[in-house]
Formats: sequence, structure tokens, C-alpha cells
Amino acid sequence: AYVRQTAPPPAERKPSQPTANQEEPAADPPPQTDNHKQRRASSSPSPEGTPRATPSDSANGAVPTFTLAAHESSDEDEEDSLPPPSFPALNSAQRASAPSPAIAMRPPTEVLLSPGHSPLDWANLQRSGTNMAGVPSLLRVTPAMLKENNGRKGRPAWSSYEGKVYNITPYLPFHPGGEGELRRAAGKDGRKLFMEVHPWVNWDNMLGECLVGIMVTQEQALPTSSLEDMD
Ligand code: HEM
Repeated sequence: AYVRQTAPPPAERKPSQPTANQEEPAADPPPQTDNHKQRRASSSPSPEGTPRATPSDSANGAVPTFTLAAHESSDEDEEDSLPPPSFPALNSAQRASAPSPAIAMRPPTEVLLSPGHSPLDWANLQRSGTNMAGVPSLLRVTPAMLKENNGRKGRPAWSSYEGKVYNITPYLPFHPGGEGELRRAAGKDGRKLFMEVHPWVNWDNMLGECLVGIMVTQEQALPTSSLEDMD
């Protein structure tokens, strides 16, 4: 037969059940903040409301109430560590209802992506493992090569981000900010433009299958000066 182990002392049990006993009136409540009182008052059982267990019905009355204060403060710690709210979402009410100049840093961009070019379509294409770099193997890309591949005159559009070079050509019709905006980064380092608009976007996730290679200096690109030869 199953024999129940001796329960741990309440002080040890409490942290794993942080909210369980919050609404139970304590026999002898400790001093509390106003905020705490309000919360408790709004959730306290009324005689006409749903019947609730009274302290005498359960062992909860025995739980030391000082842990409530401990929980309260840990609550605040969690809130403090949350990241700040991000820029208003495209579909947020703040944007829709005449945003204040202080909040709207620039007007919302209305970009209509052609059918089959939604973010989900791009995600599926990336996941399919299709190599979209347009090169047979990873290259060492010199500044001159990057500049050359600017998407004009039938050439591919490359763009570098923190030393990695991506072929952004296949992504152009998928870019939620529009093809024209993305083209501004063609043939150059796009990090600054990128970070000004959407620092929350992860370019390596988005363009992993478009990786062309890494940036090197002109000298590093020369066969005679590769790292192996220098040893
Ligand atoms: C190649 C790297 C880039 C990738 C992977 C990329 C990806 C994205 C993604 C995923 C969004 C939607 C963001 C969201 O809804 O939160 C977006 C929006 C946008 N992107 Fe890019 N982007 C890139 C480069 C750029 C560059 C270089 C510019 C500007 C020159 C730019 C301008 C914009 C704009 C204006 C929007 C619309 C944002 C809005 O209205 O909230 N993007 N981009």
C-alpha cells in the first residue's frame, strides 16, 4: 500500500505553491501594504457569491502568513526584470488612432506583399533547405565584391551583417518592409539601417539559407596570404 511520506514543513512547501493560499484569510494577518489590501478585498468571498472554503475547512490556516510578504516582493522582482514594451505593433490601437508624435517615430509602412510571399511562405522556403545563396560554396568576400553585387544590372544583391554576407535577392519580394527598403542595404553593410528599423529581427534566422560567405580584407582574400600559408 502507498504510504504517504511525512509532509515537509510549511515554510519549505510554500515557495513551490506561490499563489495557492493568497486569497485565504489568515487568522492573524501581518501588516500589509494598501495595494495588497485592495487586491485582497476585491477577491474576498461575498456571502451571496460562490461558496468558498473557510480557513477551518483546510489546513491552510496553519500556513505561516509571513510568506505572503515574501511572495509579494518576488512578484515585484519579476516585473522589474521584464523587458520594456516594444515599439507599438503594426496592428496596435496606438498606431491606428492618430499616434502622438513622440510615440510614432515614423509613419507606418503599408507594404503589400504579392501572393505567396508572406512571412510564413519565406519561413517554409527557408525550412525546405533550398540553398538560396547563389554560390556553390561559402566565399571569402572582399569589400570590392560586396560593392559589385548591389542588385543592379542583373547582378545579385548581397548585403553584409556583422561580417557575414547574405544574398538578399530571393528575400526581396518577401521583405515585410518592402523591396525598396531592403535594396537600400544592397552592396553594402546593412547593419546600421537594419538596427534603426527592427533591432528585434534576427537576420541570421531569416537569411540562413542565403549565406554567401564572410567578409575579408582584400589582402586576406589573396591565395598567398591565407591563414594556412602564414603558419
Ligand atoms: C536583410 C535583412 C533584413 C531582414 C531579414 C528584414 C526583415 C524584416 C522583417 C521580418 C520585418 C517585419 C518586422 C516586424 O513586423 O516586426 C521587416 C520590416 C521592415 N523592414 Fe526589414 N529586414 C531587413 C533589412 C531591412 C533594411 C536594410 C531596411 C531599411 C533600409 C528595412 C526596413 C524595414 C521596414 C521599414 C519595415 C517595416 C517595419 C514597420 O513598419 O514596422 N529592413 N523587415
